[in-house]
Amino acid sequence: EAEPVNYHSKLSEQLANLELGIEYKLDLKNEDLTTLSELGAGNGGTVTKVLHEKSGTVMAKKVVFIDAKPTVRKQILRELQILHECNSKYIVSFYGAYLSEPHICMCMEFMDKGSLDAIYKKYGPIPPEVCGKIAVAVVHGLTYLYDEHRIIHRDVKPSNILVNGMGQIKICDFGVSGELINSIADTFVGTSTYMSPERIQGDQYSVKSDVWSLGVSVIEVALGRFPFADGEGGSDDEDDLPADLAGTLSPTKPNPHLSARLDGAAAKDKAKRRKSRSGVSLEGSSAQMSILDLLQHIVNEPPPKLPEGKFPKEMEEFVNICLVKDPAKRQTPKELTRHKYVVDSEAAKVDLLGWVTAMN
Ligand SMILES: COC(=O)c1c[nH]c2ncccc12
Ligand code: NA
Repeated sequence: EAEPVNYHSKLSEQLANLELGIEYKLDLKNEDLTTLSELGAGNGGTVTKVLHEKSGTVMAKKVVFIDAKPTVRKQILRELQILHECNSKYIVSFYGAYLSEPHICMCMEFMDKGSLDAIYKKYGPIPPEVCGKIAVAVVHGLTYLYDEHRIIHRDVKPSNILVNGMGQIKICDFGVSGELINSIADTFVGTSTYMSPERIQGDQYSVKSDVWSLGVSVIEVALGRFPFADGEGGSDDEDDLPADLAGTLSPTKPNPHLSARLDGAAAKDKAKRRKSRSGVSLEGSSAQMSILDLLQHIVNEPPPKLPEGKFPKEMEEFVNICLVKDPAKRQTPKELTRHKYVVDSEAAKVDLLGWVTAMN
């Protein structure tokens, strides 16, 4: 029978490799991972905190259910291996992925202070100087992903920007696998959307679409609320975009069905505005904008911006550049690495450790 594996020697060999800086890959599987706690659920999967016994590494494990043929899951697993090459201080590290039919499991660096949306919902708006460090991390992370790997994130939002106890800010959950993007694209968009106008309209979108999402995200964490919603976050289910419509939000040709729905929402929006101008209370108007109103608003209304004079000038300007509606006129992440707000924030001495330590 096979020689029993001496884990001690395996571990010390791996540690030796680590010291030598030699890349080594853990062959991850369910039986080696002990579940410690739930971390959250969202965009197509659930995330749990796990311990990889053999290496003593605490990890975040994301489990995604892929409703497709096993061949598609195997293709996704192959494409996820690219994550081993995505090495940047602004990108959550990847330890490996494996199949646990019919699920795909992805093990990543555990970020013990969690995501920006959980942080601002618990501790309130994030200080402007910390927002500067967030802009630095996301702009450089997006630039790295695009320049080194031609990867467009596709899902920049506060819940995908994570913080750890060392005050490091990193991005995660980017679209590295084409097959995974296709299989998830048919799920719900959810209630708040960070999608750029061009993406909502099914136009060709680019890395600049991530810049729009960053702008929305910075306003959200700076104000402590999603910038478009006039009510609380989260709308009732029937407002969620049905899967067939959400599917068109992936970069396919514009779907007349969606634009018809958007035009309908625009008409409703105008009617609402007319009635409210006449002072008549809007009977039956839900406080929470429905997802279709939201999509139509993003496409047809001026972009959101920070309230004048309450934030540093260059922060206001940075956000306004991110939220230029015409992608042709919007800057790329790389161009934004040279923006004054990013350059100054990178140099600024911000006590991120103090900020995260204050969070219990
Ligand atoms: C999609 O990846 C994640 O959600 C996470 C990756 N690392 C984490 N650490 C803490 C919480 C969530 C995560
Ligand atoms: Na996520």
